[in-house]
Amino acid sequence: MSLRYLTAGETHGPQLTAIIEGLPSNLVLDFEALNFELARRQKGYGRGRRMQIEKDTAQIVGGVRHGYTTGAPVALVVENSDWKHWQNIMNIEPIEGTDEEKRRVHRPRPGHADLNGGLKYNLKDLRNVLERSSARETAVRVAVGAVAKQLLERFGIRIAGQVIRIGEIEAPPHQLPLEELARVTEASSVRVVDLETEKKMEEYIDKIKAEGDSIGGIVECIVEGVPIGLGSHVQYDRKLDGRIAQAVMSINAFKGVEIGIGFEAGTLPGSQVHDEILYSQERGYYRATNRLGGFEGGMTNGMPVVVRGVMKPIPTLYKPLQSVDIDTREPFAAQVERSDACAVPAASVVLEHVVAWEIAKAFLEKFGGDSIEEIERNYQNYLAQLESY
Ligand SMILES: Cc1cc2nc3c(=O)[nH]c(=O)nc-3n(C[C@H](O)[C@H](O)[C@H](O)COP(=O)(O)O)c2cc1C
Ligand SMILES: C=C(O[C@@H]1CC(C(=O)O)=C[C@@H](OP(=O)(O)O)[C@H]1O)C(=O)O
Repeated sequence: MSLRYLTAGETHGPQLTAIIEGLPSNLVLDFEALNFELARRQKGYGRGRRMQIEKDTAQIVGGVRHGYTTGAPVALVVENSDWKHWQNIMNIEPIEGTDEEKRRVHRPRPGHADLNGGLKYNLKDLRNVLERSSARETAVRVAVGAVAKQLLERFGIRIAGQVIRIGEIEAPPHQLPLEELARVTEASSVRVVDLETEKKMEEYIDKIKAEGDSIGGIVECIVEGVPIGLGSHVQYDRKLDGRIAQAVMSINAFKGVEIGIGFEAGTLPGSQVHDEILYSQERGYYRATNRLGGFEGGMTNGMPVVVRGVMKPIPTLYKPLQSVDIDTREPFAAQVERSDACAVPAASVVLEHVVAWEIAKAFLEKFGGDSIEEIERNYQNYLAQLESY
C-alpha cells in the first residue's frame, strides 16, 4: 500500500483532521518537533489577526502508542481556536427573512475560490466554498508533512526552506550549508538569511499593507541526503519531479513551480544547463553542478533536490476590487475583510512539508516494508548495490 492521506475540516469549524495511511510501524514520532513545525508555519511578517488567535498544535488520535507508530492509520487533529467566535455563523443556517441571512456570503472575491465554487457546487452561501478553500487547511498538511519529515530524517534526508523574493525585493544568493540555512532563516521574520533584506522586505510589506494591497513572492526548498533513484522514468505518474510539481501547485495561491534553474533552462544552451557526471570512491557517481535541481528522467540523481514555487498576492484586499453580487448580479466593490497582507514566509514552510511528503512517499515505494526495520534493511541493500555498480 502506498502512502496517502486525506484532510477534512473548515477554517472556522471546530478542527482540521488528517488520516495518514501506509506508514510503517516502529517510527518514533517526536511530538515536540511536530508542533514546532506548526508554530513555524504561523510565523512570518505580514499575516493578519487570525494568527494571533491560533496556537496550532497537533493531537495524534490514532495509530501511535507510546510514541511510535503501530502500522495502523495515523489520525491527526489540529483545533481551530477561532471556532468559538464562529459557532453561530457556522451552525445556524442563514435562512431568508431571519437575522442570520445577513451572514450569508454573496459577494465573491476576485482571486479566491468563491465564485467558481458557488457556481460549480450550486451553493448560494459562498461561505460553504471559502470555509474549505481557505489556506487554514495547510496547518494540517504541515502536520502530515512533519510526520514525513521525521521518517526522512531517520534515513539522513534533511530539508530546509527560504524566501527568495517578496514583490520587488529579492534575497541575494548565499552559500550557507543546509543546517545553517535552517537555523538562520528560523530567526528571520521573513525567512531570509541577511538582516538588510529582512528589513527591506518588512518595509515593503508595510507599504503594501498601508495601500490596502497584498503581495506574493517566491519560496525555495532544498532537500539533502536523497538517494539516487527515487521516482521513475517508466510511467508519467511515477516521475517524482512531476509529482512534486503537482504538490507545490496544490498549495493555496501557488501559480508556478521550478525544479533547479527551472524556467531559466529555456534561455541557456545545453552546455550551461546539464550537470556533468563525475565519480569518486567516497561519493560514487555525482554531478559537477546542480542546475537541474537533483532530477533527470523523473528520478533523483543524488544531488540536492531544489524546488521553487511562486505565490500570487493574497486575494482578499482592503482596497476594493470590482466584482458582481450573486444575488443582484449588480457590480459592487469588495468590502473590507480580515486578511493576511503577505503570507510568503508561511508558505515557504508549507512548501517544505508538501515536498517532504512526496519524497517520503517515493522513498516508501522504493524501500517499502511494514516496519521501519524492514525498510532499513531494504535501504541498506540498495546502498550496497549502488556502491558496487
Ligand atoms: C499560508 C497562506 C495564507 C493565506 N492567507 C490568505 C488570506 O488571509 N486571505 C486570502 O484571501 N487568501 C489567503 N491565502 C490564499 C488563498 O487561500 C488562495 O488564493 C485561495 O484558496 C484560492 O486558491 P488559488 O489562489 O490557489 O487559486 C493564503 C494562502 C496561504 C498559502
Ligand atoms: C487561518 C489561516 O489562514 C487563513 C487563510 C485564509 C484564506 O482565505 O486562505 C484567510 C484567513 O483566514 P481568516 O479569514 O479566518 O482570517 C487566513 O488567516 C492559517 O494559515 O492558519
